[in-house]
Amino acid sequence: MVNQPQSTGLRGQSAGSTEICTVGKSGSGLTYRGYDIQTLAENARFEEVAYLLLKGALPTQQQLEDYIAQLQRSRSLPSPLKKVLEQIPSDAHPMDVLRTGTSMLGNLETEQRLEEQQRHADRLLAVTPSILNYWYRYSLYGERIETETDDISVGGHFLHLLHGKPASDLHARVMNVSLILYAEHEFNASTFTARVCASTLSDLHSCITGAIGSLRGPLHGGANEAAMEMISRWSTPDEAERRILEMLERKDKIMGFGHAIYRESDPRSAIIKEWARKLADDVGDNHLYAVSERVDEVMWREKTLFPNADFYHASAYHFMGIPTKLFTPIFVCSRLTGWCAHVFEQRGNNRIIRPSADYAGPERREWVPIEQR
Ligand SMILES: CC(=O)SCCNC(=O)CCNC(=O)[C@H](O)C(C)(C)COP(=O)(O)OP(=O)(O)OC[C@H]1O[C@@H](n2cnc3c(N)ncnc32)[C@H](O)[C@@H]1OP(=O)(O)O
Ligand SMILES: O=C([O-])CC(=O)C(=O)O
Repeated sequence: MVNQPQSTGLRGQSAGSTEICTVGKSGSGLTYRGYDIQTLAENARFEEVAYLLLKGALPTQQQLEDYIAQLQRSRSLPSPLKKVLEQIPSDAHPMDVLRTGTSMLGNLETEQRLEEQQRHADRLLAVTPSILNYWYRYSLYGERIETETDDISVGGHFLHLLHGKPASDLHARVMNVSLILYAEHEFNASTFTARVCASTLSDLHSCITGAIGSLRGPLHGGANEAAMEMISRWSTPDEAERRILEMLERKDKIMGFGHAIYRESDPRSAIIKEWARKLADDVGDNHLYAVSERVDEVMWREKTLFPNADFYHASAYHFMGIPTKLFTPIFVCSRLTGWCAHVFEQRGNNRIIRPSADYAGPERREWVPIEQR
């Protein structure tokens, strides 16, 4: 590499307009189609938020009931997809399973016309927990589970498939909040991936498959798993403090902290933190929540860095008995709504996304025949 200027990651540049979401407008705010995240997390069902994002307005009671019933009816997996899932080894990463599952579904239920986009988005929302849990239970225990349940909520349904029994009210409530918090976040890396793909007039499954690949990395959605791996190594807050200071000294990245847009705080963190605390009490946790809080304090004291949406999700999911490698896939089950809404928006006012680059390579030079190199 010759004279490569430091990468800006396109920070601070507008890459288009959107009516779906604002992030960090007043330093820490977050709204979905004008509704504040705190209000949504306190009052809404995730299915209501999905409807808002995908269809543009909050549903009436009847529309919500119809939508929930539609999602409930769309949870079954086609046999060829089950066969593909059964081939994937148990040590695969579940994000790779979702990537393959989404891609395979696109072969079986191909989007043919633009007018079908809503139907395909709703189907993806309904079926993703089935893809994940069918593979998980089959690859680990050899069970071919029934993926249709009576659960009304996506979150309750997810936990039911995972644990083989209906979720407690507390767990279903926390999942509901978590799915709302993760649903949408403007032009983040995975959503931008989906929009770039949509801008070539590609199909919805390709857009979502690409977005899953972008979300997987530890600098984005993968941070909730990385944060869990980190905090689970420490048994006391004092040990956590010592290790974090060592990591900062080595200039390691602390997963679950910092944000590309927010400057003061991530509004999702305080909400999920409170639920993590309630879950810690519920399970009688005697160290993990305290370790998390100490990491939070030290990061603020040493670096003025705050926890992002991923950090307290780690302990919250752990307290609900969710295996760490399913954390980021749950993010997918939620963010699908934001991704699809952005694909629709891109398609509604499209021009192929094709930025320029500042060339930093060598000047023009003479071709050297291979025998002279
Ligand atoms: C749902 C989500 O996707 S939220 C994000 C999840 N990702 C993570 O939690 C991974 C850890 N965090 C990070 O890597 C980063 O904070 C990102 C990727 C989220 C944002 O990256 P950037 O926009 O480049 O960060 P930003 O410009 O604010 O960084 C400022 C400084 O803080 C440092 N910094 C930022 N985050 C962290 C962190 N988590 N740990 C240690 N240092 C950090 C940067 O290295 C940089 O230092 P420098 O100026 O000496 O190079
Ligand atoms: O906005 C971002 O860059 C990352 C993020 O928090 C999200 O996608 O939820």
